[in-house]
Amino acid sequence: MKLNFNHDREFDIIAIGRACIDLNAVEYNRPMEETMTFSKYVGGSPANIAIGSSKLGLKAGFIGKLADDQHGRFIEKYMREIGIDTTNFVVDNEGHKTGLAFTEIKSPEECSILMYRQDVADLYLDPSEVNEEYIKRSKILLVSGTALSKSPSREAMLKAVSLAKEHDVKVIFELDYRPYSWQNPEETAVYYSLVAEQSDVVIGTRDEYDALENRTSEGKNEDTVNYLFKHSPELIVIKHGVEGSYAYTKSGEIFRGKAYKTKVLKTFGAGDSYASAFLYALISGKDIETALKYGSASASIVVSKHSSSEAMPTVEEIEALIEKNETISV
Ligand SMILES: Nc1ncnc2c1ncn2[C@@H]1O[C@H](COP(=O)(O)OP(=O)(O)O)[C@@H](O)[C@H]1O
Ligand SMILES: O=C(O)C[C@@H](O)[C@H](O)C(=O)COP(=O)(O)O
Repeated sequence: MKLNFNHDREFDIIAIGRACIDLNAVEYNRPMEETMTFSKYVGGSPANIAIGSSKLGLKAGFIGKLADDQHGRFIEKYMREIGIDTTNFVVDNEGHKTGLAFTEIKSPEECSILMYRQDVADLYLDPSEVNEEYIKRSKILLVSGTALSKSPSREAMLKAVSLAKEHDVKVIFELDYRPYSWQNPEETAVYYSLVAEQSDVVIGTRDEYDALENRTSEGKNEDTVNYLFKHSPELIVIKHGVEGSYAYTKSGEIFRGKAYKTKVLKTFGAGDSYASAFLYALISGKDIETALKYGSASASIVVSKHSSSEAMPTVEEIEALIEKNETISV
């Protein structure tokens, strides 16, 4: 099965949600308490996905709210210079700050993120700042789950989803679940299921689908797809870390993508690089099995590097890794 996009659209992908700062530990293999220096990168899951898409040659745009400060200006400039259309960034004029993510790399298996996200500008995106004319110029609207965690950003997302549906723009929902952004699991499940049920494609880890279904123990992929296929989704991707990922189609096909062997430096960034290359492949007309390979190869490259955004690979790097065919059998 292949996904059909509106090929007359100027943008391949418009992402909506947060564009923030990652501060990644320079001295790794040690706890944060002992880390003295950090490198600055653009971060935030949807921004990373837009950057990854742009590096792969897609025409990407972004809708979001930036702080009126040095970090906000750094983010806008970085994204613009990488080729992303930044005209639909709104600058906050109420003193809200840029979200920061400090990353700790204790070992390749033990990484964590310390987020500073109190009163961050991105969650103040207002529905009135979501432009219908802009959304209808794209093949895809990429919605990040964290942007649903608070109003007014939550309503801005719901408006964007409804405009996308009205104008035949495919809605891709990246669950991007960050527990600390939410009041409680019931709230998450309400908004996650609301948007997932309206999306064309849903991408997330098994844990994230458990949050969507408000489960306390691990659910079964079969139950998840049976539920979501009663609604709009035509393609559901469920990721299982190093064990790889599965894609399910509404017509009943199941595909497995295996992870590629690599020298892992840190595990974060995998999901965003996976999403950008998976979507690149689908937009380029490749079949789902091939798209899983692109996503997995891209993730494998990014986990071997220091950042999530700057490290996003080129098509050539991804294809070279797929060609080597050194997958992980778990
Ligand atoms: N240690 C690893 N080595 C190689 N590839 C990996 C590794 N961990 C994850 N990946 C790849 O990244 C994809 C996404 O990772 P996962 O951890 O499931 O998502 P997320 O980063 O969103 O939590 C996986 O499906 C796999 O292809
Ligand atoms: O999404 C964020 O706000 C932080 C990211 O920029 C960070 O690089 C990260 O956590 C990415 O992880 P992923 O979700 O595993 O791709």
